[in-house]
Amino acid sequence: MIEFRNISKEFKTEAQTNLALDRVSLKVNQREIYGIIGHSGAGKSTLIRVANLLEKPTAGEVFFNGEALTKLTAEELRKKRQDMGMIFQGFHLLKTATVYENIALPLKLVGLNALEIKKRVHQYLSVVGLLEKEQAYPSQLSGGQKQRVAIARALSHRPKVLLCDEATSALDPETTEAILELLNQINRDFGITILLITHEMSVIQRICDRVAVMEAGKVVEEGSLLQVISSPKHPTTQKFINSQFPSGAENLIENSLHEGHLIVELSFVGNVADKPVLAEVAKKFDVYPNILSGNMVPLKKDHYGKLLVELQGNQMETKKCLRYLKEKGIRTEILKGVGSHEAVS
Ligand SMILES: Nc1ncnc2c1ncn2[C@@H]1O[C@H](COP(=O)(O)OP(=O)(O)OP(=O)(O)O)[C@@H](O)[C@H]1O
Repeated sequence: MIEFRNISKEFKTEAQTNLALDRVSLKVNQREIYGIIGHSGAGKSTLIRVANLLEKPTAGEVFFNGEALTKLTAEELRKKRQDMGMIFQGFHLLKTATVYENIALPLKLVGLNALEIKKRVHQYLSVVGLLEKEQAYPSQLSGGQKQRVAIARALSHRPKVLLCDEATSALDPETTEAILELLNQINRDFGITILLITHEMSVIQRICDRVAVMEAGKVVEEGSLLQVISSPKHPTTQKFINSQFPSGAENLIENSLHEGHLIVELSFVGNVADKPVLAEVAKKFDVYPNILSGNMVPLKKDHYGKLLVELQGNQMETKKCLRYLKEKGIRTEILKGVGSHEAVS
């Protein structure tokens, strides 16, 4: 649906040239929620602005439904942009206009009649749950409510894609959760494709189907959420994922390691409570698993969890146990072993 093909973007100032995007290629499929994550300066904002050519790439091409956007005339591009709604961290509402007017004015600009405008304003205020606020001014709304108005405004043009530029970064965790759920619902109910950028892994985990990780203008890792989260390859991806889990494992490891034992990190998708694998392990093998710490984070359709476990047993039995866990789809990483277990992997 959206394809970035070899996109580069240079910003030239008198003093220097900034390469904000360095040969970025990505495909966003219809109806998916695609998240781009990266630290400040990675190039996320520049890339999302290239999607609707608010930013023109220095090199490369961006396609929307197979059409090369840079080849369009100004008029064709203006029309095409109506298929791409956008929401921002700072909401971008007109302060001196009511909620109703904030949504109605852009519809008037594209030539809709008063009756149709009224119908759409009410329809989409109802979708975002703010019908009763239509005569309020933005200053009378909370951050979450302002973002809902911005979402209603974007939806009122009946776009095929919603571009979300750090849409929840200015909101508290509870409001963030509500806005993410609303985006999920919009994706599900209207089939609208969503491309979002964020610096928060929790946002990616909560709603995205696929994810790209950016650093210094490049995409360093890309794939389905489950793929990326369960076997992150790039150190930046690993750091983003680890940020979701409490630290302090080093202390636990130091304090609990006994001669001949292994400390293993188990990562899994799904609820381990449904699959009592550690109890099975204890039964099947002559190994005693001792849980040191554990944490679960919710994903769009599932949970992702990590357990830090001390395995007590001889080398042969521990090896069999690790093989068994792998067969069950659990990723195992030996963090520390002593004595004869140093060689087990
Ligand atoms: N208009 C501009 N002029 C010059 N340099 C720019 C301009 N816009 C962005 N840059 C530079 O391009 C690089 C990428 O910036 P960009 O805003 O896309 O990153 P980002 O990942 O969105 O960061 P943030 O989360 O802080 O917004 C940065 O080095 C930035 O300084």
